[in-house]
Amino acid sequence: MDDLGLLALRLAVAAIVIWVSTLLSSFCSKALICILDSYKLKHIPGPPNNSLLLGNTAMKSRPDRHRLFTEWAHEYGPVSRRRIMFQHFIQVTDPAIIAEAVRSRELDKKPLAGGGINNFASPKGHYNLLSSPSNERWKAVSPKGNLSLLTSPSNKRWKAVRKAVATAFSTANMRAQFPNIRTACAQLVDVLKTVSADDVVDMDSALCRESLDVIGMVGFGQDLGATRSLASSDESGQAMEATAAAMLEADRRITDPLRMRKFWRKDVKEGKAATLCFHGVMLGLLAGMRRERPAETSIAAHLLDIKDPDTGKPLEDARLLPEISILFMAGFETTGHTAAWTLFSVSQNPKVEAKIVEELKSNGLLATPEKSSPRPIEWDDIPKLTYLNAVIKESMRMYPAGGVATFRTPKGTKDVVLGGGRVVVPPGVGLHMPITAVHHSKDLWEDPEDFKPERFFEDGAEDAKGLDQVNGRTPVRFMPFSMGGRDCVGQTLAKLNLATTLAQLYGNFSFRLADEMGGPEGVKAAECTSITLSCSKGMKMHAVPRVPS
Ligand code: HEM
Repeated sequence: MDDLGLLALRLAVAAIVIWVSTLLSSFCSKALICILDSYKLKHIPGPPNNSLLLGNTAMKSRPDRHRLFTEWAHEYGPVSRRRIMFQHFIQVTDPAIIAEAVRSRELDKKPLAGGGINNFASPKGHYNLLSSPSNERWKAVSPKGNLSLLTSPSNKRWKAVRKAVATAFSTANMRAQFPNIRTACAQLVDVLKTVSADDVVDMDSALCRESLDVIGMVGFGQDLGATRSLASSDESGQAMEATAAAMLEADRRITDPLRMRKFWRKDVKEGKAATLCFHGVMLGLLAGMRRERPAETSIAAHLLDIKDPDTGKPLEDARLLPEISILFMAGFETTGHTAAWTLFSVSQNPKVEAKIVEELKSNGLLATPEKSSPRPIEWDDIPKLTYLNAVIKESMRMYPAGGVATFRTPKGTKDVVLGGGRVVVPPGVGLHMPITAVHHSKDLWEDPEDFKPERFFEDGAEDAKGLDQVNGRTPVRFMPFSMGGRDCVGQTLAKLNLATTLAQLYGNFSFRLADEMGGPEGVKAAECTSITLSCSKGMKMHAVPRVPS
């Protein structure tokens, strides 16, 4: 070997040594912090580790992990702990501590799922409304899913985006956009009218499509055609396929942080392609917004008016894209699955369906032999449908689509004390407040596994009774949209869409669970938490017309 070769070899060996020692020192410092945290949290009960190194990491791949959090709450109480590799979590299901935590200025949203979510939302992997912490400079996520140093103060931008989007979802804007919601729902009714009662329809997929179209129309003034493509297999359906496939890929990246490194695998390549296709659909929407200014009441108009706090100029395309994408991601499956869980729950409770029918009939919204198409639903009808609204609440209690949210972590370097010392969260430790476990708590709800919409007619039905007030408010036990400054910004649209869609569906059809679902046991066994809670078999049903044609 000549001198040059020898030098190259030495340099290569030195690079490897530096790389390995950097890895080792990072591993050792993480392990040390983890051991210290273990010591600090040792008094908190929790499930035994599945393995010394990995802790309880195995739970991440369990599709029923929402149920697991509930079981842990029953077994270890309202405050428990677990470890995912080097990361400790404190699980809290006590409503008073949750109420304090979600409003605490010392805690911030934990950017847990950053890589998967951020790379789903844009090719540059920028933070967005859902994934960004509110108050802190944090680390930005590079396109490859690696953590790299922060490039801009995302906190200021988060505040500007949240304010604009919250205004877009105001009641006044939703009222102005109501005809669009009704049109998207009516498209679904029309599609179902073309199907025979003997045919099986995946109502979960159909309702996700409808929710996607609602966001497209209400938010961006564009019909993405996801619902229509159920009837005609035209290309417009690609919006739905692209969004669903990209979300699946995001979930896979969240559960497997090393996924992006497995570039040789076919499913990883397909996932990347799906994400690219989704970005293409979103870029198409963005181009449309730039070409022609959408209605002032739309989300798009509000996004275009945001001034970047760093530059004082409107947000660039690279910053708008993740915000647009995240609205679809956060809004379409959550709403679609919730509607599908409602159809399932009602199909198992004929008395509940009879009461919905009665309510729709008394409001002129039911198909009858005399009038086979009921009158179109109006904005003023929504608050009158009190029973249907209680049914929707009860299905969100039993099947909260975002049921594995909410996470926080100390934003500073000091321990955060909650509940008068009942919980002490050390810096770096995650505080997890799983909504499903709160909604299924035997301490908070009578017969939590029974579907009883009537419970929402009781006085203070949403309150956690018997608990002391926190900051002058009674803590709540019903929180499908989370709480505090990081609650669901799109909940007005979600509630409106659910009530409008379900009223129009039940006004025209009754829904029966298809045999292939294996009855309620089959549905329960297939409950699946990926980013949202759904049934892994879809929700195959027969749509039986109220008035046979
Ligand atoms: C039934 C339907 C829905 C449910 C159950 C739901 C639930 C939730 C929950 C639990 C969170 C908190 C997540 C967390 O803590 O990480 C959240 C946040 C969010 N939701 Fe929804 N959501 C629904 C519909 C929608 C819709 C229709 C949109 C918009 C089109 C939307 C947009 C968002 C956004 C942008 C956030 C992040 C807000 C922030 O962090 O500031 N959601 N949602």
